[in-house]
Amino acid sequence: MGARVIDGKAFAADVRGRVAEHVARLKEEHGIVPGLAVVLVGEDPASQVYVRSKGKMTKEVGMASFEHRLDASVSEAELLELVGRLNADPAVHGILVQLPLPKHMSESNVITAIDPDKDVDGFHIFNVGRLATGQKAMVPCTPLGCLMLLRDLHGSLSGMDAVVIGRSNIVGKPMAQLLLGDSCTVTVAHSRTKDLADVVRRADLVVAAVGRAEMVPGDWIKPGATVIDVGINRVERDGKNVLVGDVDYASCAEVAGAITPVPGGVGPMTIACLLANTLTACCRSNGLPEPEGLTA
Ligand SMILES: NC(=O)C1=CN([C@@H]2O[C@H](COP(=O)(O)OP(=O)(O)OC[C@H]3O[C@@H](n4cnc5c(N)ncnc54)[C@H](OP(=O)(O)O)[C@@H]3O)[C@@H](O)[C@H]2O)C=CC1
Ligand SMILES: Nc1nc(=O)c2c([nH]1)NC[C@@H]1CN(c3ccc(C(=O)N[C@@H](CCC(=O)O)C(=O)O)cc3)C=[N+]21
Repeated sequence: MGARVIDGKAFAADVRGRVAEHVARLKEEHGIVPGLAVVLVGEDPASQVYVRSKGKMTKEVGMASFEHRLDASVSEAELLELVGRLNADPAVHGILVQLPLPKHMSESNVITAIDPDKDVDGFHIFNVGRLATGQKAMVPCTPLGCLMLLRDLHGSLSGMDAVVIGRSNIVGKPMAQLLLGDSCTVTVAHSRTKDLADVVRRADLVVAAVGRAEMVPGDWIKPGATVIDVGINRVERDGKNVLVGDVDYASCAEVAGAITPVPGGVGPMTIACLLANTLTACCRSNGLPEPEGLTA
């Protein structure tokens, strides 16, 4: 028996549909249009693809999209000045500064400059602290997308053994916080973990966010476990450039109960959750009820 394939692309389209309905209602009943500003510094081609697709989907759900492209040589002070203007702009409810930033800038300085209530990435230390203490936060889009897929599949996650591989601030750590919030027993593994295979074999839920192509083989997976593959790795296969995840899909799909593919799994959920977060930020800033089922 092969694993059930979790269709993140279809689920993301459903999320965007629910966002679009809520946006239409905001417009009709309150004359409010949620706005998302995306800031891209430099010319990284992969980042440009994401920014373009974010802009397109933002407009598709009826939101206003503001794109700011800055030269890679821009100073940190100039970027901070732009962030200040977006913070003050009432038409902007969400601000995303695409990472990584050029090396001459401090990412933490830039993220800290964003109004935490407009921080739709959930990277500001206020939101990190709010999430960690169980307060209303803006939650990072990729882990939020993974959580939505897991809740949809399992209903309650209470009591499940979850292993998150990776401890980055943007994926691993917030993912662990969210799973803890849903009452999983959470283990966070990383590059210094001893006997990673044994750790992963205990898991009912495996979230792989490592950045190493096809690192997790099927014989690490407990039969029937759910595998969420966050990895986006570009590799050459038969002379072609293809995307693969952090798990070895073919062998894991033989053992797992359910698995996300790459592409078409977590990636599309990230963008859908960015739009959901922008809607949530807009509702909160206007004192209106939040969308249901689109927050943690
Ligand atoms: N689908 C999506 O929307 C998104 C996908 N991604 C993808 O997710 C992946 C992870 O991203 P990100 O969290 O930013 O990556 P980082 O490089 O910031 O973090 C990687 C983590 O993996 C750990 N790690 C590295 N090697 C090993 C190993 N051999 N065994 C166990 N753990 C290891 C590192 O450990 P240590 O801390 O000890 O160094 C680190 O904690 C990437 O492929 C990225 O492209 C990222 C964001 C969004
Ligand atoms: N401030 C900030 N916030 C981010 O959320 C952020 C960022 N910076 N920097 C880069 C990473 C990466 N990221 C992805 C989003 C969507 C897909 C996605 O939709 N992937 C498609 C495939 C796309 C393709 O074919 O290239 C899929 O998996 O099906 C992937 C990766 C967001 N990131």
